[in-house]
Amino acid sequence: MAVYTDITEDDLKRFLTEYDVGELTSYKGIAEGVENSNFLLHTTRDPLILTLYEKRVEKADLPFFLGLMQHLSAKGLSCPLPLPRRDGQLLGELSGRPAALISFLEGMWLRKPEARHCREVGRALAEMHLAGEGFEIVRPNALSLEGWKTLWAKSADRADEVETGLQDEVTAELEYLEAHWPKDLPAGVIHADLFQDNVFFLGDNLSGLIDFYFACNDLLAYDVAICLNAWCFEKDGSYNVTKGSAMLDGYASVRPLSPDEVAALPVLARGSALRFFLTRLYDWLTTPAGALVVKKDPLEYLRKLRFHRQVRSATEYGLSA
Ligand SMILES: Nc1ncnc2c1ncn2[C@@H]1O[C@H](COP(=O)(O)OP(=O)(O)O)[C@@H](O)[C@H]1O
Ligand SMILES: N[C@@H](CCOP(=O)(O)O)C(=O)O
Repeated sequence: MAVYTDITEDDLKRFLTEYDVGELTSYKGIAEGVENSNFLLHTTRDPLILTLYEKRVEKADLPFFLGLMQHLSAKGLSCPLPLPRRDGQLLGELSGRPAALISFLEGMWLRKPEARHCREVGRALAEMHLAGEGFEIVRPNALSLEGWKTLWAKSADRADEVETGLQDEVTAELEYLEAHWPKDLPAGVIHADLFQDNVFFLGDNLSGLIDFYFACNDLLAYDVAICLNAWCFEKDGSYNVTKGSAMLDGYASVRPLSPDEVAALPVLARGSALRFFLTRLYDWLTTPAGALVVKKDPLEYLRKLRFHRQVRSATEYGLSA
C-alpha cells in the first residue's frame, strides 16, 4: 500500500476549496503504487485522483511532470490531466506535501497480459514518443548511468546480504555499461516506468497511460527496453519471445526503430534491468519493517539482467527480420 502521508477530512476539504470540482462526498487511500501517496476522491461531479508527492519526487520536477501530462493529452494521448486551481496553479500543498488533483482515468491494469496487449503497449509507447515532440521543458534522466552509480554507492556494502557475490557482479556490470552505453541514438521524452500497473485497459483495449513521475528526456529505445523487461518475462523468469515480438511490432507500426537502435537493444535492456534492480535493492535495504508499502523483489531484475547479458542480437527479443 502506498499511502505515506495521511490526510484529514478537514484539511482535504480546505484544499479542495481552491478548486472548482464540486463537493467532496468520500475519499480513500489507494492500496497500489510505490512512489507517492494517492487517494481516490468522489465528489458531486467527477471522480478524481489526489496525489501527494513523496521522497523520490523533486518539487522542482513537478512542472515537468504536470506540464507533460497536459502536453500529451493535448496531442491526443489518453492520460490523466492535472486540474488547475482557481488561481491557475497546478500544484498546491496538503499535509505538508506538494499535492495535485488529476483526472480519473477509466480502466484497470492487467495482471496477466497476453501478446495482444503487449502489441497495444508497444503502439502506445511509440505514440507517446511522437506526442512528446515539442514539449519544451527538459528533464535529464536522474536514473541513468550517474544516478545508478549514486544509488549503488548507497547499497553496495550491503548487497551481499541479498545474494552472495552481488557486490562484485554489479560493480562489473556498471563498468561494462559505462563503457558501452550508446550516446547517439534518437532521444526525446520517455515514460521510463511503463510497467503493467501504469497501463490501463478497458476489456482488451488500452484506455490510457498513467504515472509520469519518472518521465524524462533520454534515448527512446531505452523506453522500449524498459517495456521489454516489464512486460515480456514470465513469472518463472523466462523471456516470452511472442510477447517481445508483439511489443516490438506494435512499436514499429507507429515509429520504426533505426538499425542503430536495434543493435543497441541488448545493452539498453541490461541498463534498464540494472536500473530497476538498483532502486528495488535500495528500497529493500532501507524501507523500515512495517511500512505501508509492498517492497518489490530486486532479484527479479537481477535474473533479467543475467538473461540480457547472454543475448547477442535483438532478434532474440523477437524482432522480425
Ligand atoms: N489518473 C488516475 N486514474 C485512475 N486511477 C489512478 C490514476 N492515477 C493513479 N491511479 C491509481 O493509483 C495507483 C497508484 O498510482 P501510481 O501513479 O502508479 O502511483 P506511484 O507513483 O506511487 O507508483 C494506480 O495503480 C491506480 O490504481
Ligand atoms: N515500476 C517500478 C517501481 C515504481 O512503481 P510504480 O508503482 O510507480 O510503477 C518497479 O517495478 O521497480
